[in-house]
Amino acid sequence: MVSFERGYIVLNTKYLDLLAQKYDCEEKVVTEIINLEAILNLPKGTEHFVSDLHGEYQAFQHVLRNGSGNVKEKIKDLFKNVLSEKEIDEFATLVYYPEEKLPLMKANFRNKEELYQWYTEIIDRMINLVSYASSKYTRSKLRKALPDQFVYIIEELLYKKNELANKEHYYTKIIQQIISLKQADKLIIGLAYTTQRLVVDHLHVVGDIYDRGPEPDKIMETLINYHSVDIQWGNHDVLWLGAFAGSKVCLANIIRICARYDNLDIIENVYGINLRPLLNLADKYYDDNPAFRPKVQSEKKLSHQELSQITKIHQAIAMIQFKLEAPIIKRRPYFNMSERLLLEKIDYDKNEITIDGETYALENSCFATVNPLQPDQLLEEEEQVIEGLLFSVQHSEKLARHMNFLMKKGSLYLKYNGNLLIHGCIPLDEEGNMEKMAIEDKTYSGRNLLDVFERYLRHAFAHPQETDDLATDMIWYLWTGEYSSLFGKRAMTTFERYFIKDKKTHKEKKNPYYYLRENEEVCQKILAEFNLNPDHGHIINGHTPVKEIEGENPVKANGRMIVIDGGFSKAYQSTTGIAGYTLLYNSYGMQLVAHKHFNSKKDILLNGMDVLSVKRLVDKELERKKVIETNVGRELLQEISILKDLREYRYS
Ligand SMILES: O=P(O)(O)OC[C@H]1O[C@](O)(COP(=O)(O)O)[C@@H](O)[C@@H]1O
Ligand SMILES: [Mn+2]
Repeated sequence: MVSFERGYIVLNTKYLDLLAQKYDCEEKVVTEIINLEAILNLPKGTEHFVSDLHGEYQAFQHVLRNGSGNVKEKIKDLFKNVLSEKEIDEFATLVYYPEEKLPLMKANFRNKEELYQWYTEIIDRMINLVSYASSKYTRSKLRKALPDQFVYIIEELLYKKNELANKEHYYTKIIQQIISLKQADKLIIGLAYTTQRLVVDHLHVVGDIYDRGPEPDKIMETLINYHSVDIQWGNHDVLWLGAFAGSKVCLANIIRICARYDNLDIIENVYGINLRPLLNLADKYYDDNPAFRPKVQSEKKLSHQELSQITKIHQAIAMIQFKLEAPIIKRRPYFNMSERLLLEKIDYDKNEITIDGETYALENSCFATVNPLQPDQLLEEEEQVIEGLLFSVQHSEKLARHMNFLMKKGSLYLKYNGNLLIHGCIPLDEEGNMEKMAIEDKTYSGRNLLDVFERYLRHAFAHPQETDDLATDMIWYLWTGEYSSLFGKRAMTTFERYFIKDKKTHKEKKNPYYYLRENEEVCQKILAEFNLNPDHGHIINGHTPVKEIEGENPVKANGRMIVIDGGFSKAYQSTTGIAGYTLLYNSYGMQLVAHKHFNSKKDILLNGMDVLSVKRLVDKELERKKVIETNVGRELLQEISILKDLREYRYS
């Protein structure tokens, strides 16, 4: 076979022949090269970072639809001298929620003439906005963002608008036609979504889509339909992946957390998993128990019976979880978790437990299914329940779709445009060295440790029928192990939080990373470990709520470290004092956005009350950054080089 060599790229001619089917004449190759070269010189697209969504779909939708304030900023740039603040708010709301806002706005008009006049203005305004928001994209990219049915018309409007004065008549005529053909609403809706899409080029979700909040599945659907996204798994996301990959202990955890937050609907109705056998077991062995009543969200009212059912299920699944932990801890000594064999430390007669030499009374205990001689042994009924649940979970089509997407777009960490994105931490010792972990007969640390974690996770996911192998156990380790880059604490004190009053036993000691990350040198060392430029890169973390209320700064280590978990999760907003951070990285630099509080969608629609976002500049580019300097740019350069090879090989 002949090989064609150019520079250091050796390309198989077969590959070029195949490519020639797509580029079947020289003009096509040349056009594509020119197109790609042009893209390289455009300003870099806007990246949008969010994290710790925790099932809060409505709040996430709002942030996504307003591009963390980007949409309104563009509207202000264009119209601040012609529209009042109220009109700007109204127009912005129309762009965020066009289907809902349109009827509300249209209701204000007394007759057809007024309405037509308004349509004409709004469509013109929308066209201006799309034109402005697309100024840093090629026409071809803009075309892809336009609503299919209106591509031709919108392009006519966009490109004819400012050409010549005599085109003005033509422009107005098109708009009038659209209105009289009753297409105005559809067009406005399409243009609104185009704007939303244009203000953010790429979305990063830095972990924890699942748990605590009510609608993680809807977040997943949104992400599946989003134009460009990647995900860095959070500890809660791997818990769901673990359950799907065959880990029964991960499965018990997800059900326990859903019960705790009154979200069993997600399991039962959304993912179609039958909880009846678990409920029967729960009914047989458990009663009311204050420690296991769900943390009810204020707007929901549970009947006495519902409350009682959830409380029982919560206990049943928590006890199954504690029992399932023990054999893993025993068969994986290098997980270093023997201190978590708590069921063995209980004196069942005295209802006491001894931890670290100190004895505590147990309260709210519910050990009816525990055999004190073999505390980790599941009852046959418990075994059947968990087996049945695992079968249902692994056969839920919707869950399969969501988990496959999480695998496809997700990873444990990501290097992107010079930054390191990771949900939790890089496990460090107190001196700031990468913590070492021995797994079987090998030792790993830093980037290698994370890579090996990810390999195990992917292996387990590819072998869902294996439930007790190292790869599957390792996913649980990622949820709760000392050196997990997603957990970052010595141990998870779930048992103590349910059964022991003394709060000192509830404390979860954080990895030294969490105070060392304030230090610039430590962050630089981590960036270097990942082959990133320590003077320009940033580490972007989620996972630990930033307590702005106590004066904590999300930007640390002289700007090298940015923590964007401000707490979308309602359960945490009282401790953080805000409702989430997001980060924007455009061609001018990085901006952190603090979302003061999320109004309900209804409030936004009726009163135009928007999220109060305060922007803080994190990093300013000295010169406007271009696509050529980005990850995408590097890929385009490779494509250009291949196309040049094709041209030389085939057409010269
Ligand atoms: O508030 P809850 O439901 O008790 O959850 C607390 C548990 O959640 C964790 O904080 C993990 O969840 P996060 O990743 O959201 O922090 C554990 O460390 C802790 O034990
Ligand atoms: Mn987390």
